[in-house]
Amino acid sequence: MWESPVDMRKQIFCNRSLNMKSIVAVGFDMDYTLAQYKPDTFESMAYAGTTKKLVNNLGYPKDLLEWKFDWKYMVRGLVVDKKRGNILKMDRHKYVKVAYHGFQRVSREERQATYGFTLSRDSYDEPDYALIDTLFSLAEAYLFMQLVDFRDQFPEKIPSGTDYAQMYKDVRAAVDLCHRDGTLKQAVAHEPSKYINDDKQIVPMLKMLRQSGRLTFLVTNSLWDYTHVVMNFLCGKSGTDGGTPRDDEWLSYFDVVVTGSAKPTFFQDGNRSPLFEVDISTGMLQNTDRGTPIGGIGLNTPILPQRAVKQACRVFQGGSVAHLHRLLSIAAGAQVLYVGDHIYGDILRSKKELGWRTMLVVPELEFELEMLAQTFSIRKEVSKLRMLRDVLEDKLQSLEWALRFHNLTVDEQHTFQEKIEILQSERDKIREQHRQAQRDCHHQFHKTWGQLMKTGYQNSRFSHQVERFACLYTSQVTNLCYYSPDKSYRTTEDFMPHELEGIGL
Ligand SMILES: Nc1nc2c(ncn2[C@@H]2O[C@H](COP(=O)(O)O)[C@@H](O)[C@H]2O)c(=O)[nH]1
Ligand SMILES: [Mg+2]
Repeated sequence: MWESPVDMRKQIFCNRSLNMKSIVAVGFDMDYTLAQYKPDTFESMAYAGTTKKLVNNLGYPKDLLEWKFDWKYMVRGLVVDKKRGNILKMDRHKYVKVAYHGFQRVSREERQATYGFTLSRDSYDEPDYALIDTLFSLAEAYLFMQLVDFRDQFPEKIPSGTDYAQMYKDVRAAVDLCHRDGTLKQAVAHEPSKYINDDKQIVPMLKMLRQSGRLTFLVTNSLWDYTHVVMNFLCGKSGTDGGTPRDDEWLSYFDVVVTGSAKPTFFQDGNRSPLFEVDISTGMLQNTDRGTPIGGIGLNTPILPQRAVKQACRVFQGGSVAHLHRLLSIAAGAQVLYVGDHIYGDILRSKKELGWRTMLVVPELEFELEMLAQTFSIRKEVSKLRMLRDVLEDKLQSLEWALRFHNLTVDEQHTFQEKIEILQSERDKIREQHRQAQRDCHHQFHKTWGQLMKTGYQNSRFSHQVERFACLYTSQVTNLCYYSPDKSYRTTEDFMPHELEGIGL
């Protein structure tokens, strides 16, 4: 039975109410959703593969091969300023609150001059900026910042004519190649347990959803051969490494599997990508017409839809969401819940364009929740200091106004001036205490970037996106096991600032 209350770190949080009873099909992304990669091994391997390609293929010096990767340094939600070689953390209004050039902190004055006091507001999007919005991007952001520092120190060692933006392009191209040429996937296939967390609850979770009558599907950008490796590791009998033969048992937990889906284009209206059926015994692709197999020339290929015959999971490559809806007989987008890790690739388009309900997996949330509990008193203190600072500022401004515009006697002017000076020094003291306490608090979450979901005391750009696009969010996909598959998830009450007055929040 399901425990209540659920351990805080395993809870599913709700931005938009969702009654699971109206969900007909539950879909999953694979990489970083069902398969949680171990950043210390997987991202380190991506980092090493990328540096090798920069040296061997793109003319960067051998020094790079000596560099080390700190996999804890970068966090999701940061934005790379490709032209300036900076990395930024911003709040939900897109105000840049923390900036680093390489690994050097940019001073407040410089940050405001560059990003604050400009005539037009920047959107901080591609092509000049890159969002670090998946855990796959942490290594490339780190390497880019190392290159920025290196170029500043030894410009002669960088291939001539390479500015920061070109360096970013080179890093991106090298990372991309690592994902495509087998650098990463062959190593994972050889020893999945070294790179992927073994989550024993995935199978029970899928079984529970299917028992509840839900259809289940997988839509991943990974191709069939790799998907088969990873899913075998996560759901197979063996659950082990390389040498163990793979079997098809994991497919029995899904109705449809779409590999090589090319999300987010997969979700786009009018996407005409052809759908191929994967012959799982050979990995060969077979043409289909909206999921119905098409007979090859001169071959005796069955042309009846396989679903007409009692058929277990079918595996496809490519296609579009229209194909998926047809295969699952989905009548309305709101009948689908899709669980993914990538705000842009998995969540934003599927929700905006199709009305799918969404759940975002945020593994960082577990630590964030632990820290929220640990920093409870310091956060209360920060909030008290902020209120006190605001009260002092109001008093001060009122006295300053009076001194300038009221007809005061000379004695009164003296008294007001004295009061102002006392208040000013008190306000400065409190302001500094507030800044320091806030800094200390953030520092406990992450020594460079602070709390993932906050920038200063405002929601960070990342948490703002989570709030806007994910109906539900949670630390691990298998947290679904802790709730009934018929649960009605409800949001907490909304509060406008005026409603918070007087209730001590
Ligand atoms: N060619 C590239 N592939 C990439 C890159 N970053 C990640 N990936 C691959 O995408 C899929 C993600 O699958 P999903 O299950 O989350 O949809 C996986 O195969 C990654 O290796 C990249 O920069 N270039
Ligand atoms: Mg993913």
